[in-house]
Amino acid sequence: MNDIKLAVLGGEGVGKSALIVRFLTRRFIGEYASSSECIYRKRLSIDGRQLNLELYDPCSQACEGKSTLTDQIHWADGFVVVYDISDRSSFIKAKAIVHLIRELNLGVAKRDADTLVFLVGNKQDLCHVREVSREEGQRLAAESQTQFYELSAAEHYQEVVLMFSKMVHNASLGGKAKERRRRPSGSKSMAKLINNVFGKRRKSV
Ligand SMILES: Nc1nc2c(ncn2[C@@H]2O[C@H](COP(=O)(O)OP(=O)(O)OP(=O)(O)O)[C@@H](O)[C@H]2O)c(=O)[nH]1
Repeated sequence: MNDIKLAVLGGEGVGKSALIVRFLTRRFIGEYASSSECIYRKRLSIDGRQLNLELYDPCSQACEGKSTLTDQIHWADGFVVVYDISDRSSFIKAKAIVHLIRELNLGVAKRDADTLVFLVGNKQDLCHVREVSREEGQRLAAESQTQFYELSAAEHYQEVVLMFSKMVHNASLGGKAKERRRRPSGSKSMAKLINNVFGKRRKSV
């Protein structure tokens, strides 16, 4: 059975956990804690093949045993790099992450590299306070040869599922050329996911 490892990266509070939880559980849960990094696991069937999906959700705050961005990039087969369309600084951070992925994955075949990094502008429902235009997102995606999505974890369940499904599909075709390096610590089974989310320390919206 294939293992697919995806890292959801981006600045603080851009909605990484919200996107992952939306994809895995269909729910949008407004409050998350970010005091630990974790890997969510799910078994999927794609094109008749069984896959083990691992989704890495980093910890934005300093936490014990925290992996570095470089570790996370080496670990993953595919990347969903998220920014918040209502927060320009998160776009700058996303740009830096995309560039670092490119730098560290220089050896990866171009065809794979193009399909294994998605740039995602989240919180599209906040377009009345938008700080990053859709065109800027599209331009960065074109410059860095990534695929671009603008969506809302809060309001666009179908789009979130489509985006992750496409990435899983691409990663399943991308082969396993990447050398496995350090694995980010901590893992959670799907059965524990909802409890963990509800049990997390509350954060202001
Ligand atoms: N309006 C709106 N709020 C969202 C959306 N996605 C996430 N949020 C909110 O943004 C805040 C941060 O979401 P998280 O999912 O914790 O973001 P994160 O990137 O995992 O956060 P850190 O782990 O702290 O970096 C929460 O209050 C969410 O409810 C969205 O699509 N629209």
